[in-house]
Amino acid sequence: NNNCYKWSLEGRCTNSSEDSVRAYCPFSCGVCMPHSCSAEKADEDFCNADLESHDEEHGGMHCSFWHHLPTRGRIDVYFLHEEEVLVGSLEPNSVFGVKTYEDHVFRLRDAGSQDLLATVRMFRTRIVLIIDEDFMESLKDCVDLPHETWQGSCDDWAPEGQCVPNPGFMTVYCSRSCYACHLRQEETRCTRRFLQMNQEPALRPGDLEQVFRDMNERSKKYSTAMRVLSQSPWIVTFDDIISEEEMAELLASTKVFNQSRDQGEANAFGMQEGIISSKRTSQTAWCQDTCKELPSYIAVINRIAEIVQVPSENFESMQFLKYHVGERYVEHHDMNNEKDNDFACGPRIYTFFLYLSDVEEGGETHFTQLNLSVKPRKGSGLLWPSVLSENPTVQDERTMHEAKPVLRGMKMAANVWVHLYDFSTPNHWACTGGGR
Ligand SMILES: O=C(O)CCC(=O)C(=O)O
Ligand SMILES: [Fe+2]
Repeated sequence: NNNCYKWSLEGRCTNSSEDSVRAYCPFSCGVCMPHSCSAEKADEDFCNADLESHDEEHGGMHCSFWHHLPTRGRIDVYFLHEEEVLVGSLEPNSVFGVKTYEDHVFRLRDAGSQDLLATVRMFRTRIVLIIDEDFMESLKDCVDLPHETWQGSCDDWAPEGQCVPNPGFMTVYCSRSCYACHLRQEETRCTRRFLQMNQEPALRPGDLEQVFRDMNERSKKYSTAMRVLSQSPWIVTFDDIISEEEMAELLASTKVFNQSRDQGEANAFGMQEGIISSKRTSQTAWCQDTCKELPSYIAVINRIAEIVQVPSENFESMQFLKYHVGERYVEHHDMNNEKDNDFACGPRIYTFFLYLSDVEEGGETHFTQLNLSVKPRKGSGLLWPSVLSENPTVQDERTMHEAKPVLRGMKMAANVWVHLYDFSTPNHWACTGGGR
């Protein structure tokens, strides 16, 4: 609707009695993420604010891809307010700064032909976009990346529409095909602001202590017994926290186990590849797709969420583990290091470990600094924190642990890792390292 921009300036997007303005004008009302529409894409749904660009299923609007600027010549920058006002020119390799606020819209035109190259809308209060060398650099030399472990092709996947429902992988590997070159850099794509995460941390200083103190009461309806193995740091077990039927359903859904991997080096855009590691000789399977829709999965996750008092958005997907005789995981910590605080999801704050089998001999979870070993018992859970109560961004070094080699029998288990902030949103955007 041609009036959208005008209506948005009149404040009608936020007028609660005028829901239709937001519905018809998602772009002008800032429901969409920042994006632009190059001239050649101007007819696409997401460039035209209308109901068709409204994608309920994925939690709102998806208009999140800026387009690769198809020129390297001088670009004129116009501020768009009723009329276009020229505010500056961007010479190749020059720096041009423009201070801008929420709802400002700019047009970028080729200085010679005056062809429209891009329309850029600012969102959120006081975002300052500096169109400078770094910005232009991020658009330059942008190609789709080869990806060894992936059989598909950007040429097929982008036209099929994968850029929108699968923005993380597609932005990193198919940035050119998805017109997402400016989002390749982790510093741009992975901030809480860009991801529209304004979530509070799950723990404030001191909360962790209280969470464990009240835990017995909360767990009663799910577990036949909570046992406190240590209070400093807190380490507790729960008997019969998961039922036979639930274990059977979960394990039946995960037939394909692979050699366990550790996180390798991240590529230039923040995506890590898993590497086979001698530290971890077990097999791993992630609960994905249909597994995550299973009633038992949902029930177990909600149960853990209530016990630890953290919303399930903060959880990684359940990771199943299988250890044969001789297999183990050497001493490590589940929070990698202080750098985990730089991720939008923050560090892992808890591990809720589920034993899905008994083990005839060996296979204990051993807290190496505490001289404490936990014997696997089918259906039970083991919970420990990775961070300090007084400062939930700091690793609690006392919860270093290892999985002792299985000596007889087989060990089946599962990790549920809980983060300080929402994990699902940044994970969707390939902002959690990718190899986890
Ligand atoms: O298998 C175990 O007992 C512990 C596994 C573990 O520490 C992990 O997967 O991070
Ligand atoms: Fe661990």
